Amino acid sequence: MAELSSLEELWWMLGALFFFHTSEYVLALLFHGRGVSLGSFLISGPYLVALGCSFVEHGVESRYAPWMKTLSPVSYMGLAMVVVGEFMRKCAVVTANHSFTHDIKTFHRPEHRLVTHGIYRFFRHPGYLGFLIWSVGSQVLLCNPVCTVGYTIVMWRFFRDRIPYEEFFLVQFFGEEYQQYAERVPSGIPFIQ
Ligand SMILES: C[S@@+](CC[C@H](N)C(=O)[O-])C[C@H]1O[C@@H](n2cnc3c(N)ncnc32)[C@H](O)[C@@H]1O
Repeated sequence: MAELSSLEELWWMLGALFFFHTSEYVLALLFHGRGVSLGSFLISGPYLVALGCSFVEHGVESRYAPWMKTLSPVSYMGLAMVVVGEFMRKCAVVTANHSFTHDIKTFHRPEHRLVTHGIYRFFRHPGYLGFLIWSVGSQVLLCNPVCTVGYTIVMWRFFRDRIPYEEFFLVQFFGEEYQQYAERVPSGIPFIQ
């Protein structure tokens, strides 16, 4: 297997970022039409800060500890995580179709149906699980130990707070049917019921 240089890791990262954000927006346009906002690129202030940290870490370590950036098996593992996470995320978006919105809906729209088939048979939050694997994988790809740990903690805490909020409304919309679904299918995010 060819060795990945620190520059090649960066190029892979930029490619992964471009594909992820563009495809999120394009799929939102496809399923929800022209009313979709630029927010569907999923680029926020805190996200840019996190991204900045990862590039700073990569730059500093490339400069002062270049050996850390030539761990090709680690980079390839990160790349595999990025591909798996992306695939899982897009499976969720396509399966949930009109029911998948980037914001959490607090009112029941007529086209919003409960989705329990496809990848939702295995996880209640496959889109979040895919995003978690993708984002942590991006840091493994860059061989960034600090950001790998940081991203894992920040993302996990984000989903720990977001999932109960989202599910509160899903129970309002779908009642008993959602409760039974939640009892038999795990969230998908480790240590979150
Ligand atoms: C960003 S999407 C995330 C969906 C899901 N949490 C996931 O990780 O795949 C958020 C929207 O999906 C809706 N949603 C989440 N799970 C759903 C399900 N099983 N069926 C229908 N809609 C769902 C929520 O009501 C919310 O408006």
